[in-house]
Amino acid sequence: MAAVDGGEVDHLAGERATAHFDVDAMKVAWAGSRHAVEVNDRMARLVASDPVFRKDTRTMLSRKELFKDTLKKAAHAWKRIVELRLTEEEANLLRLYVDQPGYVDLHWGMFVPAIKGQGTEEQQKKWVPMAYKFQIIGCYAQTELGHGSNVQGLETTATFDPNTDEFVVHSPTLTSSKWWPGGLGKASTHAVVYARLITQGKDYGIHGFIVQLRSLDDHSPLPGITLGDIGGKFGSGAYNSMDNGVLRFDHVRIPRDQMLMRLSQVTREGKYVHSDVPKQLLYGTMVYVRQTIVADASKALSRAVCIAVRYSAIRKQFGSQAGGPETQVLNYKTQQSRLFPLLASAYAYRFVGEWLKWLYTDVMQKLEAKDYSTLPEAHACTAGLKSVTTSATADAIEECRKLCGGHGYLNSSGLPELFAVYVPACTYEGDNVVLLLQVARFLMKTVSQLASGKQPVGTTAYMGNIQYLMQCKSAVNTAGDWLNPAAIKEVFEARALRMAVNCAQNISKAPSQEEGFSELSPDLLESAVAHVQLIIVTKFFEKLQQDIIGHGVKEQLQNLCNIYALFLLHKHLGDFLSTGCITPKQGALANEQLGRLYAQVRPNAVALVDAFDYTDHYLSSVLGRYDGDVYPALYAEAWKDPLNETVIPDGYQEHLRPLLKQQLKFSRL
Ligand SMILES: CCCCCCCCCCCCCCCC(=O)SCCNC(=O)CCNC(=O)[C@H](O)C(C)(C)COP(=O)(O)OP(=O)(O)OC[C@H]1O[C@@H](n2cnc3c(N)ncnc32)[C@H](O)[C@@H]1OP(=O)(O)O
Ligand SMILES: Cc1cc2nc3c(=O)[nH]c(=O)nc-3n(C[C@H](O)[C@H](O)[C@H](O)COP(=O)(O)OP(=O)(O)OC[C@H]3O[C@@H](n4cnc5c(N)ncnc54)[C@H](O)[C@@H]3O)c2cc1C
Repeated sequence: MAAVDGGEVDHLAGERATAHFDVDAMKVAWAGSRHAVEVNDRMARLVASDPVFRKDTRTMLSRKELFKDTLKKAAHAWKRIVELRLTEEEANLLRLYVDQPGYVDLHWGMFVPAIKGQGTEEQQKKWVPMAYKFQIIGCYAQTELGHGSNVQGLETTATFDPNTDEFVVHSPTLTSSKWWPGGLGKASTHAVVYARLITQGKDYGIHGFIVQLRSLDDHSPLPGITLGDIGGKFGSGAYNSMDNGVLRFDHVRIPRDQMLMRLSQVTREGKYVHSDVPKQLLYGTMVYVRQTIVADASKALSRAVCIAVRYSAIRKQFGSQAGGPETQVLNYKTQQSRLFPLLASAYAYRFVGEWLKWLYTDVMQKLEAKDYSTLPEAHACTAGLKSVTTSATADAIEECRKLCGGHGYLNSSGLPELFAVYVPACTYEGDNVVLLLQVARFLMKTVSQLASGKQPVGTTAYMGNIQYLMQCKSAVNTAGDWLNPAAIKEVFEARALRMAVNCAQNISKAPSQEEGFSELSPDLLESAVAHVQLIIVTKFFEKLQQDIIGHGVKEQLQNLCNIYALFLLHKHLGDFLSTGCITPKQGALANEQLGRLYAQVRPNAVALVDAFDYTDHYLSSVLGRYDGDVYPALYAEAWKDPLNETVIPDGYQEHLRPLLKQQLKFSRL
């Protein structure tokens, strides 16, 4: 550890030398394949080397300047994508590394998927090519001023007029104004609008419609349409690059064929026809996006952790007795116990995100073959994982800020902006509490079906083992026993099942199922979290069963997996004890084992964040620099602040000088 205790600006080189594994092989494990490493690296460097994509002064821009800068970057990114003939995979990565939220996120992330998922083949043929060439820009206009979570409560209407073969889209109340859609405020020309379909005097509930909002000639709003931006949001810079918008319709007419008609249709005569697919497919775009948000969670978390680990290896405080070297803060056990579980979580979310992508693809293939049986599980998994990973990531970014002490609070650390950009992920695409209640509903249904002998499958298959899991007792005897995956899995399964069964039993005592569910909802949330954490732990173990190549890589991942699981066990000890899954002694042994695991991670910590393979441009943090040369960078960054453009500040003559020169004295002085 001599190099670790160095003190030179190349300190991180010493840290890298202590790693016990092949970092390049870990990059492959993290990215998913050698090809993924290569293409990520190429796109990240392409962005980093292009001056248009600079973002070091972003937090100093006014809202208007920031928005214009976002338009410039989006247009430039598109130009590069076309010039270089990038593939879809490369283009997506290029946009990711540009790292500035903007209308393109919603255009590619929701507008195009909504048309692909809910439009007929004919509609896709008409609209998708225009969207792919950016001849139109689209957004996803679902949420209204009065309702976001309760989608069935939306008020915008689309009333069919058989005389003209058109729908009349209208906002009947103030609360029916569309409110929040990203890209709507200033950029979009079109939207997929969710509205109540009314035909032949009957309200058929929410359906999607493609509506043109702005002229393709001069970008002015079309007749009957009022729209704009909803105003500044949390944090400087950050998500303010996005034009979240407001939109009202005053009897706007659209052709009948702009209703997205894959799931249900309205005929020329105005007859409503629903095909034999489940109604829930209307929510398909949300399932798709939630799945991508889980992958984003590992990105955001790994960024924050990379910054905090590198800086903690550079930062020194205390410990210099008799003039000796001070201690790197990364060597403090408290720093390790706060930071290493977050490092482990970043890997855990990466792998569960990979699995969720697979699940989503599998479900889509089944849907194509008209097999809808896995849809409820896809909904529960995407909703639950979106909720758990985004909540934990938002908390973790803030924890990383604190782990960086005072300097973490500077914009130049990159952490305040990352937090401000990331934290709405707990709300958008489904409030995290509302989504966990969906998971709980799925769990209660699964538990109630156990009595009828129906064998649960997929991520609830463990519930089929109810006889054993309701009464088993953990056999852990020593701290080392907690390294056995079977021991960990058993207690996580028992905890999740017992919590779900407890809830189901308590609900059954209520006057009605609905009342019981409402009364028990705080417990149901915890039960849902336990189930989702089990999924994450299980998928990490399954990842370890795969062919993992490279010196020492598997061992590091095993340590991280154990840290992730035992950290959760420690954090939720109350659950494990109150359900009788473990004894207090076993809980203490888990904590003891955690401490040992942290010690094993310590010499590998910097290399483990290097394996994320982030450029300094993407990290945009003086604290997280690859070379660890933090102090000169911090110092230089301060002088870039507009406040330092002049030695004497604006306002001195009007407000400071008169104050300092004042003749008036308080009478009592
Ligand atoms: C470093 C990186 C940083 C990155 C950082 C920058 C990124 C930059 C890009 C950001 C991009 C942001 C983009 C935000 C974009 C929006 O936020 S778009 C708006 C999203 N809105 C929502 O998510 C609303 C949330 N609400 C809902 O999803 C639903 O309405 C609810 C809560 C599920 C309730 O649905 P409901 O139909 O009223 O009620 P419910 O009776 O509960 O459900 C009926 C049945 O449908 C089922 N069901 C419900 N939902 C579904 C579903 N989705 N699928 C299948 N079945 C379902 C239920 O399970 C139930 O089934 P059964 O039990 O009857 O069998
Ligand atoms: C940055 C950002 C971008 C967005 N982008 C888009 C977009 O592009 N398109 C779009 O259509 N929308 C967008 N949205 C809207 C977003 O999807 C909604 O804000 C989100 O779904 C939450 O709905 P809400 O605002 O109605 O919250 P509410 O439901 O009003 O939540 C308020 C509180 O009530 C609680 N609550 C609500 N219902 C229940 C319940 N049944 N049980 C218990 N507690 C409950 C919630 O937990 C929360 O604490 C965006 C939002 C943000 C913040």
